[in-house]
Amino acid sequence: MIVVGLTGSIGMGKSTAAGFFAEEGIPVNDADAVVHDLYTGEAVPLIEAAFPGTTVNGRVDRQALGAKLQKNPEMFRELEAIVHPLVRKREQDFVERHRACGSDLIVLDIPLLFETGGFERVDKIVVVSCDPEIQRARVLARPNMTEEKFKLILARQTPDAEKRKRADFIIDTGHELGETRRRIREIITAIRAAAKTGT
Ligand SMILES: CC(C)(COP(=O)(O)OP(=O)(O)OC[C@H]1O[C@@H](n2cnc3c(N)ncnc32)[C@H](O)[C@@H]1O)[C@@H](O)C(=O)NCCC(=O)NCCS
Ligand SMILES: Nc1ncnc2c1ncn2[C@@H]1O[C@H](COP(=O)(O)OP(=O)(O)OP(=O)(O)O)[C@@H](O)[C@H]1O
Repeated sequence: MIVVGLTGSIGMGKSTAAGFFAEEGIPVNDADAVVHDLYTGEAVPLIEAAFPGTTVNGRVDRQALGAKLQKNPEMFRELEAIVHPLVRKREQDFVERHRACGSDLIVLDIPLLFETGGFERVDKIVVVSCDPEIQRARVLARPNMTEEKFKLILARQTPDAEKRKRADFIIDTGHELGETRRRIREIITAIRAAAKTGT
């Protein structure tokens, strides 16, 4: 089974690309979706204990937690120490489940692939990327997003240029969606062909 790691900086189009892999029939494990799930269950008591007042009615209030982190970015470390092991466990379960059922190719959508060592657990790395001005426009168009927040997140992520250098495949998302879909089909074909020839 080939394990593909899909990553990209904020707003580069990772979730969109992950959706296109899934449409091609490839099982995708979405780390962000796992975090959303954990924030309505397993992680809630741990986060309430570490960051009092950031959970409401049994779920994490992402805006409240985000605001706290924006004021105290050093707290990211504590949050990540709670969340990342739980995310990792879900990822392991996903990989094992698909290995057991004989899948030939799976995608792990991991926003922090380089930052958290995820690159060591994958066979191929796919990076979504585009012109920084397009990225910026996409991100700043999001509700509740500010220049300050954008800068803070960017500072916590491996720079796009380094991601591109370490990629086996790059998806340039600066074009229309159909082009991204076409590129993803091309990448799937190339990865399967390489697996057959053992390269
Ligand atoms: C701080 C939180 C509450 C803000 O939630 P919000 O819904 O506003 O933003 P969202 O999760 O969509 O993230 C926005 C962007 O920031 C990036 N990001 C999120 N967490 C981190 C982090 N710890 N380090 C770097 N980038 C991050 C995301 O990949 C995305 O590009 C949330 O991001 C969070 O709980 N992060 C910690 C968990 C984590 O590390 N997730 C990343 C993948 S496992
Ligand atoms: N060719 C393209 N490929 C991918 N996304 C595109 C493309 N053209 C426009 N977009 C838009 O760019 C935005 C990218 O958002 P998306 O949520 O996929 O990014 P992301 O990298 O997952 O962000 P985050 O890291 O913040 O979760 C979406 O609104 C998407 O529709």
